[in-house]
Amino acid sequence: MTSYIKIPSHLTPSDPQGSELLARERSKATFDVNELTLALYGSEELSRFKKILKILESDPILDKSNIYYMGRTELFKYALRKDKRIIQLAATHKWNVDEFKIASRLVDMSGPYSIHQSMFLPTILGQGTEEQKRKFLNPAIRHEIIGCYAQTELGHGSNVQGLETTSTYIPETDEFEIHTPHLTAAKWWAGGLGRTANHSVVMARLITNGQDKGPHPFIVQIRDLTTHEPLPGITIGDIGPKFGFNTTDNGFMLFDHVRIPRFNMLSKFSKVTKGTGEYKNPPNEKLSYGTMVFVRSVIIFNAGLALARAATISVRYSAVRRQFVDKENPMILPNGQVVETAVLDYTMQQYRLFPVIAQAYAIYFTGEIITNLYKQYIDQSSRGDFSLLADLHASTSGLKSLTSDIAVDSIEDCRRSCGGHGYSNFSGFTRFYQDYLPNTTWEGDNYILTQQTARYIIHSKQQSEEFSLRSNESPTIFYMLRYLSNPSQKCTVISPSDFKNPEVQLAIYGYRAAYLIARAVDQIDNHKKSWNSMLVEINRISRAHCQYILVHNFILTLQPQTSDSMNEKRRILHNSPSLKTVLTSVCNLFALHTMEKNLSEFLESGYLSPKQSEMLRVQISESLNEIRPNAVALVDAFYLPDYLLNSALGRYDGKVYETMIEWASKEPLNGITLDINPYSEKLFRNDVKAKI
Ligand SMILES: CCCCCCCC/C=C\CCCCCCCCCCCCCC(=O)SCCNC(=O)CCNC(=O)[C@H](O)C(C)(C)COP(=O)(O)OP(=O)(O)OC[C@H]1O[C@@H](n2cnc3c(N)ncnc32)[C@H](O)[C@@H]1OP(=O)(O)O
Ligand SMILES: Cc1cc2nc3c(=O)[nH]c(=O)nc-3n(C[C@H](O)[C@H](O)[C@H](O)COP(=O)(O)OP(=O)(O)OC[C@H]3O[C@@H](n4cnc5c(N)ncnc54)[C@H](O)[C@@H]3O)c2cc1C
Repeated sequence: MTSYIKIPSHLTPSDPQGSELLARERSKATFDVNELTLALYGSEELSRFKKILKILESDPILDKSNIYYMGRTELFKYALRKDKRIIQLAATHKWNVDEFKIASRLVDMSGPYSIHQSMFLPTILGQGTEEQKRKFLNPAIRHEIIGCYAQTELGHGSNVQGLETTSTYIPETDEFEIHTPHLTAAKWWAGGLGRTANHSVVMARLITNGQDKGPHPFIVQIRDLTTHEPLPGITIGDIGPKFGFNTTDNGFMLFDHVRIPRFNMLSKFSKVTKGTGEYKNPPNEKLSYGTMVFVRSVIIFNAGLALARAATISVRYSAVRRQFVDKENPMILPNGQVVETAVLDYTMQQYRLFPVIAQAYAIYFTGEIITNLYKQYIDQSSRGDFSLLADLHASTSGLKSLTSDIAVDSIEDCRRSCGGHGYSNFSGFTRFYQDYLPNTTWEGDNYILTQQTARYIIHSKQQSEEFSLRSNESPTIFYMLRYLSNPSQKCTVISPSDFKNPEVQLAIYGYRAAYLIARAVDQIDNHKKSWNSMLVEINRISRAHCQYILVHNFILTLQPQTSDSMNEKRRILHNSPSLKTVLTSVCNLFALHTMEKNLSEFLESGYLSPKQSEMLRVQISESLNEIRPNAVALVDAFYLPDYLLNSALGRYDGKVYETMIEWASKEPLNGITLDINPYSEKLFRNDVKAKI
């Protein structure tokens, strides 16, 4: 890349150098970073990760050095090139799906093919018959056809039952006719639709024999495979500039009585019979919503990675950035020189950043558990057993909502913790934050999804017989019986360190969730409160329940397990006392900081007293002290390479200032000739001049 300004090469940052500061931090760690990285990823995934990183870093098409200076059209073209390149590399190196996912994660840019991979393929895989998979899935895996997922409409997104696009069965020709009856039925937002896709999953109301069977998925070819023009009867366009996600062409689409073969209705679960139009019900009505459950589970896992990334940038930068001299405890170099204090040493900065490290670990572990639960569901459902679905839907909905909310808030907190440089694109936060933001909206708006979780729990509580039955089976609501059976219990904490006891933490979280649930049920059942009037409480229930799950899963991960049930990752963790010690501090911080942020609910239930809440704060401060020497090592353990971070502030080597000035010198604005004379007319075109 061209440098437009020559920077005098003899200048270096004042001592101590960033690399020296980070090296000092790393030397303070009480555990082996490589060991923790292995415990997070496992040796197989880590070696794949390293192998793929090497390939991507050295590929000129996947070079990221230019992207901070690009406008939308240029960025979109770059994203298309990089999407194509990953597919070519996947073919050359024979990557499997997991390796493909690692590459996409490292290249880190949504693109025109992203929804093809994240929604189009999984929908056919999850909802298509074997014959349909042969016809659509195989060419789609080879990227011979490119698809998108068109569910949301201009007038409806959250309310899937309210979708207006129709798909009417025509027995005479054995076809469906897809139609957009109103402007509000225009498909809107589908990623990849605007300029790229030639096929789409279209969610449309199935009408057969005059009966409306509600939304179902159909495969529709939307563009000509040779000319790439929209097919007759179909109008398509890009929806225009967005808050972020501008590397993807989100599109709109209108249908004017477009015919598709009956074969194109994805029919693994429900079918329409040839000629008679008879409708065969699915074994569970909501199976056509299956892709959403899958993507929500991925969003939970991704929230952990997003937090790890934000924490890595801000913690490393805070170790390098120095402001003021802390007179009571000055930073002294080995040569005796007193220098400004690293901002990471200010307790306020620690209080802002260390909980983000803790959130990243907590959500990472729950993400793994949910991914496994999803796999278990897929396994069982392939044998016709859908019993896990209701619980999986409830927990993925609430956790998707909670974890993406946490991530969005914390990414912004981390950005702000980097001061002015956090506002520069070179921080690595700008596009990262903008592109992360829609996770709170897509795949179900976060407020709407909490209603799904709370309703499942409230129903369970209302049908108490079924509740006790379900609570034995359900991995997510078993705690409630224990606390509901004895509502006058009190928290046993008598000194701050008692808060470190996992049993105490679980009891506090469990009691608060159970209390909120019981109160809401009382309002609904005995005071006849409407659902709408209870929405704020309902949101609280889902959050309380999901916070319980996060704390519970973190504690579970750290508890000794029988060696049989342990995989390689857990074995590494459990065989290393130093890892367990540091992660226990992280787990405590997560549990206690989250408690403090929601303190009013814990106090209100009467379980925790104001005196205990004072002790809670003392213990949080103690946990921050425990984490301080390990802060940089804890983020290093996430193993997020510079190639992914693309951040001047979060570089592994700490060369923050050298990179800032080098990247600034490449700003193209520095290279253009400008006429700054306010009276010059050169700026105006002749046609404009004629009008003034
Ligand atoms: C080698 C190379 C090959 C390449 C291979 C590449 C591989 C890469 C593979 C994977 C990569 C994955 C990467 C993923 C990345 C993630 C990025 C994501 C990008 C996402 C982009 C965005 C896309 C979208 O946004 S699509 C649109 C999403 N829209 C929504 O989410 C709408 C939200 N609304 C709803 O879901 C529903 O309307 C509702 C749930 C709010 C309400 O539904 P409803 O009205 O129909 O129902 P009720 O509330 O009345 O409930 C009735 C009953 O049903 C239960 N229910 C509801 N939903 C579900 C469900 N989904 N599952 C199960 N059960 C459900 C509900 O609980 C009720 O139950 P009762 O018992 O109470 O009756
Ligand atoms: C970047 C991006 C990419 C997307 N990609 C795709 C895609 O590929 N395919 C696709 O089909 N869709 C896609 N979407 C659409 C997305 O799934 C929807 O925007 C999302 O589901 C929210 O629906 P909505 O826009 O209708 O919001 P609305 O439901 O209109 O929400 C507006 C507000 O009303 C509130 N609200 C609505 N109903 C209730 C209620 N019952 N109770 C309480 N509050 C309520 C919500 O909380 C929200 O605050 C994408 C969206 C974005 C932003």
